[in-house]
Amino acid sequence: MPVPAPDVVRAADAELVVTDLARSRWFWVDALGFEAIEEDDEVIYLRGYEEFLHHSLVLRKGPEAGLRRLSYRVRTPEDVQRAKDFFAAKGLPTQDVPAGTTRGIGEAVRVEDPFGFPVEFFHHAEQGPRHVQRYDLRRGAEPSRIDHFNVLTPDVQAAHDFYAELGFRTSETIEDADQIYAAWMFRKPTVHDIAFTGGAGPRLHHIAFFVPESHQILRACDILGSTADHGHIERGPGRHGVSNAFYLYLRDPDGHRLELYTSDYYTGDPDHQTYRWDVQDPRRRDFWGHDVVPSWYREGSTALGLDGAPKELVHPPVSEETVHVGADGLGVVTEAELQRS
Ligand SMILES: O=S(=O)(O)c1ccc(O)c(O)c1
Ligand SMILES: [Fe+2]
Repeated sequence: MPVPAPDVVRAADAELVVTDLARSRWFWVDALGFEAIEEDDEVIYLRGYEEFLHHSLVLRKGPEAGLRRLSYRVRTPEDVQRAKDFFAAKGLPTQDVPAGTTRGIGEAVRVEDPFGFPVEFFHHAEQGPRHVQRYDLRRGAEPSRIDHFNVLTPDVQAAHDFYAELGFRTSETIEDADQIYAAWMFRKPTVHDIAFTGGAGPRLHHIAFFVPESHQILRACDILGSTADHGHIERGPGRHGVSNAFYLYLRDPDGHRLELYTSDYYTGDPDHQTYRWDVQDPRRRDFWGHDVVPSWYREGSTALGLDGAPKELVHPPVSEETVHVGADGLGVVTEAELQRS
């Protein structure tokens, strides 16, 4: 008898380990404008202006930068137990997380998915102050809310199939006749809550935050340029092919990648069709055909296991970067060259 999947509502919270809390606070709060709703010498709880829950990102001080968890909200308290049963039935590690372990979050279950990612499911959450119309508080890029996770994993097909079992639907893919190179999957009625990028993993590729309009993205670039902190700008601004979103990728002081993201599209109808991009289409990752910088394909944040130890990397046999010539501005590079990079 298959164990029913939990009813996942959305990607809701994440926790990153950062090595210099003050420097991280400058980047995420002073420069980008995230709201620090609670903080002490060890941890900062951040949220966007449209968030209704306590927070959506936790920065925790630690000796080595890494991804501690990706957290999904589930619809009912019973779905937390369902999540535990679903993963336990597959022989995957699970951990009960007492209420308040993360401030503002009730009891949760933390698991390692089959690809080594630390994933948490929670229901109860404290409501934070309603700042959606506190325009007097908005600063920097005026981040609205958390939108999605993107992770690097060597077998995108396997990850896609597992999350489909978890009840995620597929909005878009990048593929060719031989394989799928990337997939975007959703529970909330937008393009994605989780995306899988082919590459050595388990590693976090990025966490994306929605901003109201493209001008907040341009303002983030101008702010970082003004303080000569333009080195934090990695890719963009630009228009994605996949998702149609306007985007900007930044790297925080530890190299954690975040995306500022706006104007993707609705996916909530029951017969929503998956849109499949050919890996050779130069507009798939940037609709204007701009190059994807190599670091965007190659770099990510170490995933930490439930024991807090960094997860061993597994490398893919072939990667999009070695297959595609054109928009990525990359000639065909050999895997050996990639391994050396
Ligand atoms: O670069 S892609 O167009 O594939 C893309 C689309 C949506 C995203 O959220 C993303 O990070 C990357
Ligand atoms: Fe993204």
